[in-house]
Amino acid sequence: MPKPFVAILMGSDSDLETMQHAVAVLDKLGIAREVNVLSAHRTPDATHAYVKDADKRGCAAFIAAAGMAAHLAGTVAALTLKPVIGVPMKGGTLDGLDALLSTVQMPGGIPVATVAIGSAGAKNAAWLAAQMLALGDPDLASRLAAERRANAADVAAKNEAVRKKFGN
Ligand SMILES: Nc1c(C(=O)O)ncn1[C@@H]1O[C@H](COP(=O)(O)O)[C@@H](O)[C@H]1O
Repeated sequence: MPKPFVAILMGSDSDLETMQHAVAVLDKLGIAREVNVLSAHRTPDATHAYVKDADKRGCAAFIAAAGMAAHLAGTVAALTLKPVIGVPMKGGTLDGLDALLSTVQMPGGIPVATVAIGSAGAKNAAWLAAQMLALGDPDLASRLAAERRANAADVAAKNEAVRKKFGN
């Protein structure tokens, strides 16, 4: 069995700064990943070849990021039965709203799990991919549970500080 990994694709290297946030989350969790610049519009044959090959090599989930006329995630979803998470990139005249709608409005039967625009979405795409992998990986599930506990402790500490400040 090949080791499962997450494939991160982005339509342009101009998306890389934002998508580094997804890479950072996967790395923190010790999840194997590949990162590629591939465009449904500019490099359609290479996109097709990569998705088919990654699928065979044990890719467990794809994260596809694109801005403006964002067709990359939908194209990837058309080529695989693995889950595809779409990340709309900020930018262009409409600042990401165009990418959000292009990514989320998929025809029935070819879903793209679409997250928020920009770096918040990039991070959540990685967390969501991690949760998908955790379905078959109890160790990873424990690491995710520990992250949730750490988040809760962090918020509780902040709440304590706010309560102190307002004397309640
Ligand atoms: N939407 C797509 C696709 C695609 O959907 O295949 N390929 C590139 N792009 C997007 O075009 C924007 C501008 O790209 P450039 O910065 O290279 O001009 C990027 O956000 C990219 O994701």
